Amino acid sequence: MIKRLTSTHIPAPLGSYAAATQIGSVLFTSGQLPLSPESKAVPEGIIAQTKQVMTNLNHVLVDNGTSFDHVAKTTVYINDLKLLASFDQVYRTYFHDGYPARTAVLVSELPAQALLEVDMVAEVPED
Ligand SMILES: C=C(N)C(=O)O
Repeated sequence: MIKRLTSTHIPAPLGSYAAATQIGSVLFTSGQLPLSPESKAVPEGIIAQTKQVMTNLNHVLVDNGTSFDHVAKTTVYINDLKLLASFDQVYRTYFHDGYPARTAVLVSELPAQALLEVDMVAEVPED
């Protein structure tokens, strides 16, 4: 059975998707954009946008029984590969027990004119 998950701490989806889905103990987040939940604004610059994306993803994970410690795979969609090093400096600070597998994909454009979008696959540990 597929569970469709949400979080009250992130912006509402911009389209026809759940914040995350879960099959068994595996949770798949949708791509999170750097939208502030309060203002729906996108902050300026790759550092602030990465922090907002990771904050939103943390809410999706924690509100649904998991955390960054249980992330197996991430995909980052970024619109300029020159930003990848700055993204990585921020991204790495969220992982304390080794890094997940990751794929970086260069894209020409993202919703809300964001610089990046990130999705994750995580294990939901048993209680
Ligand atoms: C923002 C998205 N995750 C989407 O449009 O699919």
